[in-house]
Amino acid sequence: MNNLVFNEKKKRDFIAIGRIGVDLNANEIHRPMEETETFTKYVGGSPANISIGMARLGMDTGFIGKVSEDQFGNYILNYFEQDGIDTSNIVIDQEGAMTGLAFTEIKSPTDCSILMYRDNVADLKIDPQDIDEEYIRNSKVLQVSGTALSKSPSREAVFLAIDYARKHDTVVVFDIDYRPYSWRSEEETAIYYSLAAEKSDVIIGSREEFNIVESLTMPKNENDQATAQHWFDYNAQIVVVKHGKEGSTAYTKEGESYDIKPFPVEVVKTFGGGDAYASAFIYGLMQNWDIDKCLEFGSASAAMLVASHSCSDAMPTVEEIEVFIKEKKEEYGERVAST
Ligand SMILES: Nc1ncnc2c1ncn2[C@@H]1O[C@H](COP(=O)(O)OP(=O)(O)OP(=O)(O)O)[C@@H](O)[C@H]1O
Ligand SMILES: O=C(O)C[C@@H](O)[C@H](O)C(=O)CO
Repeated sequence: MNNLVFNEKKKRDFIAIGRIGVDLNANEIHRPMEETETFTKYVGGSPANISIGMARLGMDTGFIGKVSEDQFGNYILNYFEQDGIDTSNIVIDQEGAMTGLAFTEIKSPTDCSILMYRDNVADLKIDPQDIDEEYIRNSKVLQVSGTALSKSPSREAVFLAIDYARKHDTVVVFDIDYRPYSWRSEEETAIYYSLAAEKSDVIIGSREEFNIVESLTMPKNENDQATAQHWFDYNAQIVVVKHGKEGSTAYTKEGESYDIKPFPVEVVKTFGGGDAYASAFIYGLMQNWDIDKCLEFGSASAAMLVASHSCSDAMPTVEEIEVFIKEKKEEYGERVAST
């Protein structure tokens, strides 16, 4: 078991707030973008991917966000509805804002990049007046992705959503989700990320992301335990530090820590693992699993995603993750993901 308490009287399991975009993933992989000729279109945006992941895992999922009044906005809403994700709190922009595009370059299984087109993007125009207190009150979890803090009025809308969540016993999960192109400076990033992290029950991020969040409040720190303790001194109950293909560690406020290695897979692209990881890890917490089982589930889902061409489309079901883990243990032994 874990020590997080989810209010079972709430009708919805999970809502996220923030970025929904469109991924255009290169079909001609292992070559630079300049030589790419065709792309496959997927729904994208880290919090959108995490929400799709939660819905695929059978959780009652909703979303708070803003999309463009065009074919891409329609595409996103249709995709969410096909996955059973509630879209009642997704606003359609009326002022010509655009849906962000993420062009991905897959030069090799270890050398990938994302070219972001996010000028005048709708998701950062979500406004405090679009935040419904009852919608948040009725959800067990509110998941916040850090990029939504990069510009007003999205920034203020997110902090209002977090305050509603804390007022109504809704668990706040903060996925740091640092995307440099969204910010003017690391100092600005640290100010708003640390304000959000201080209010969060679960914080998930890479070592590099935590270094940025903590840069104004902690001396240069590479110590995961010190990072975890820093946030336990605020409201955090669980802190997860990810180290890419080196694995990840979860820390609990009770002083426990659990390491896990990635599952071995043939990697297609380096990104997307974090979103699958977050959805499957949060799913495990909500099943009241032990932390090590939550880590295994998250790590397995993440491995499945880095072995796939897409992010959203490839988000797996519970059964698919269970089969993946079973097959990897049969092939590599029971301790395949153990450190
Ligand atoms: N090469 C790999 N093989 C297997 N699993 C991997 C690999 N790389 C990453 N993962 C899994 O994905 C998890 C998250 O990866 P990473 O630390 O890169 O997160 P991230 O940068 O937030 O991901 P994203 O690109 O989705 O934002 C890792 O903790 C690991 O479990
Ligand atoms: O998060 C983004 O905006 C890019 C995503 O759409 C992309 O799928 C990815 O990098 C997943 O983390």
